[in-house]
Amino acid sequence: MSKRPYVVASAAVSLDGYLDDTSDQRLLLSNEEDFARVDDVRAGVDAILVGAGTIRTDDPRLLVRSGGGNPAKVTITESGDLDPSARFFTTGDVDKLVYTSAAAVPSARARLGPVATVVDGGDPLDLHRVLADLAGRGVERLMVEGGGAVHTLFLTAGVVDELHLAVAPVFVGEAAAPRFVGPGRFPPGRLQLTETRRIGDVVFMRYHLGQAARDQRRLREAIALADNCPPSTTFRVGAIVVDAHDQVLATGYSGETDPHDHAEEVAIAKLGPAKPRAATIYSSLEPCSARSSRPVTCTQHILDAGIPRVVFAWREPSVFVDCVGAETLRAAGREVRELPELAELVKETNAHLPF
Ligand SMILES: NC(=O)C1=CN([C@@H]2O[C@H](COP(=O)(O)OP(=O)(O)OC[C@H]3O[C@@H](n4cnc5c(N)ncnc54)[C@H](OP(=O)(O)O)[C@@H]3O)[C@@H](O)[C@H]2O)C=CC1
Ligand SMILES: Nc1c(N[C@@H]2O[C@H](COP(=O)(O)O)[C@@H](O)[C@H]2O)[nH]c(=O)[nH]c1=O
Repeated sequence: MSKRPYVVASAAVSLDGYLDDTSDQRLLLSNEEDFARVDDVRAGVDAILVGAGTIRTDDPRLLVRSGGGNPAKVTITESGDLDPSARFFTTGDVDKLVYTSAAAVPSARARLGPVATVVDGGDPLDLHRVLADLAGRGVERLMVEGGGAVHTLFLTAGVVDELHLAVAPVFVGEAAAPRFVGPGRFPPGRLQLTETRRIGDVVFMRYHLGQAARDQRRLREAIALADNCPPSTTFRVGAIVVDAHDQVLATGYSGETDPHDHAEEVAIAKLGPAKPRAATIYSSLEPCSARSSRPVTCTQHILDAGIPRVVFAWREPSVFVDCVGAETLRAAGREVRELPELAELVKETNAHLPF
């Protein structure tokens, strides 16, 4: 499967599941504080995508209001029928990418060529091709802000990693108003709810889907494993190795059998000579790349074991050494995912260290 960005889908909905009403005015479902939250999410991504329908209806700017750098702007359109004077194109000194179906490329280039890069998205437009193209342009995190057709497309294609929903305390009650999603074959089963937050009169909900949900769950387990570590003057770390089907192959924690043990080293040793293809190692801390306790670093153990995927929560702070585990693994072609939102949990287990 080709590489794609990590996708965060974000929407504000009414109590009855609408994104907007049918009036000419854009319906503000978020409150000020919630718009600030959305702004933070925008600031943390490489690109924001909305459908052509949202550009025509809302005329959004899609900029980060709090200042700093703006992400690129992206849209998809089957027709290519977009107005070059829309604020999507006229605001923000950032790349504007328009993905359209092959047949519409010439007319879209003629209309939008001066204000955007028009990209052939296939015939008909192929979402996986669009996402692979974005990844090729350096987009690692993509925020999808709607509208309903686009949320339906992304969710039914199974390419959403996180879903952010803000529920506003209003009813819309108009059958012709746009819904959050239309009918379709959505990811089966229950999504993993990873956060709920009251934001004034709005309720914010965050879900993880698919591999992102499994990563959240396993990394939390690895973090909890570190509670077993004996008292220590160094890092207390937990690690879990799973196979391609998310079955646990081995676990480890710092000091499990000897005070010098590192968590990843213990877990990998339990694998024996087997080189599990398509395995993932979860570690609460970035794998070490320099150590004084033993000659082989955990980064090297991971490379030697042929583990292709590494997920960790906390970048090693420079308490003992300057760690370059993540960079080294990436440079060696391993997939490395960092979930910094779980780092606070790891810090709690390591409160004995002066970081
Ligand atoms: N509350 C909230 O958080 C948000 C609310 N909204 C609201 O949502 C509404 C707009 O939603 P909606 O009308 O569903 O429009 P969308 O923004 O979802 O855009 C739909 C358009 O995207 C293009 N498109 C969709 N699927 C494909 C595909 N497979 N291939 C190529 N192009 C595709 C088409 O463009 P084309 O027609 O050019 O071919 C289609 O008409 C507005 O009322 C807006 O206010 C929007 C975002 C967030
Ligand atoms: N109405 C609404 C949202 N609408 C989204 O915000 C876009 C407007 O962006 P900008 O012009 O940059 O502020 C709009 O086109 C749509 O994608 N988002 C939310 O979180 N909450 C809301 O209530």
